[in-house]
Amino acid sequence: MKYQRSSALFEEAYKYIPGGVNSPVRAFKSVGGVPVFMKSAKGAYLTDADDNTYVDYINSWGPAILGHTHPEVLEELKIQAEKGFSFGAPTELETEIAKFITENVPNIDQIRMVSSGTEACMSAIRLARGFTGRDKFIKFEGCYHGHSDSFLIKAGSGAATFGNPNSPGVTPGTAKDTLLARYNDFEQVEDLFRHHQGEIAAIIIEPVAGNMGCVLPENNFLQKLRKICDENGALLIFDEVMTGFRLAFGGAQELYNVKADLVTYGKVIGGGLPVGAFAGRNEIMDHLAPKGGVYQAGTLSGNPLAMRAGLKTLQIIKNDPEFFNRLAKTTETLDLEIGKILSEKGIEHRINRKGSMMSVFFHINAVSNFDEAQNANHALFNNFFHQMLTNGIYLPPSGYETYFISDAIKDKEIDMTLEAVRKFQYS
Ligand SMILES: Cc1ncc(COP(=O)(O)O)c(CN[C@@H](CN)CCC(=O)O)c1O
Repeated sequence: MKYQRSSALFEEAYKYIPGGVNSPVRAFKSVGGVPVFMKSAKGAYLTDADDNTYVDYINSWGPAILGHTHPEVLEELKIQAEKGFSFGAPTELETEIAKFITENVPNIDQIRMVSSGTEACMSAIRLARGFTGRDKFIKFEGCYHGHSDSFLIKAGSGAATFGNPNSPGVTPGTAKDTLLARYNDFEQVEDLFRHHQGEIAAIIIEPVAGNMGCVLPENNFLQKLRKICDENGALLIFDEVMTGFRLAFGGAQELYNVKADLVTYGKVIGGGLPVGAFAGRNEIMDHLAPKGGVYQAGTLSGNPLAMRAGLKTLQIIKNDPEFFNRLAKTTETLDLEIGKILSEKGIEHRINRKGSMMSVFFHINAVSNFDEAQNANHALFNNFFHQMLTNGIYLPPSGYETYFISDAIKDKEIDMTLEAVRKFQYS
């Protein structure tokens, strides 16, 4: 692989864009080296500025679940664009996608569209606070809900104390209302409710975590969170920005048969265009402006191009009864075959997988929370990442990310991926 053009583009970008990128993870800081600049994508493949091609396991961090530039989505997007890009007024199309989602996902009556997952999650927290009249909420270490101040918090000193800012610019005043617990540690959640009785508006969780690598809920963790929220009058918020319409059509709510009070979405529901959403039952959503007092707004919320791309993507998925089984089977094959090769090489590893989400941890122990994810061998992952890249396989450039399998990954791409793993040499 040659990267001259990407290197030159990165140098130029660095002059005008902070760190040369519009989102930090793209800069390859975690894995080192120069980020690859992409210029086109089709199906399972990306093409970079030097005309190298890659099998893509990021898929725009989830949206391209059908594969890139799906012809039917592209066709409908062209037709929609001819009608106008954005009106700043209600459109029938917004009702059509809202109806489609609320009729096909359990336990949600209304949905509000926004333009990013961050907006969706920050709005869901505000709505939960407005609905309950309480200030605090619980999040889990290693879960990412976007870059709103309340989420950029790291664990405080004691298990039951509030968090500390995890970024300059986040104030202690904000941090004090965010409580932290370890993923899969129900005792810590019980402690927090005991220490902060009557103060906790909500728990927000990635029902299958993807932002510390793929980490799954264990020992009925989600069911226990549902119960403790009911016992304490707090709302359970599932952040399904990643898992929504990826794990099942009804997302993690369907897969784990756990009803959340609010659910956030993003990524897949925009088909690759900017989108986010939050949804819930009427009793809660009716508190949202302009019907209720909880304010939330957005110039491009419900943008017709994003709605058209998202609705067509969801319709294609819905009309294919084998879609999720096929994705899960592809992911299972990758898991088992990659695992076999790494074992033959004598490389300690753990592969966590759920549906079409998976990640490889170079770790001898199971990875059930962020501490254990941090203890994995990230230097070895970085080496693995670059060798896979050189061999035409584009993995997420961090050991703290899940892979996003698309329906465009077929036997040929699996074989290419396994061939690259076989070539992996480590010292
Ligand atoms: C579960 C979950 N909730 C919320 C968000 C934030 O969504 P955005 O604001 O980036 O659209 C995300 C964003 N995911 C990252 C990938 N780890 C986006 C990639 C990036 O930050 O560039 C998410 O995974």
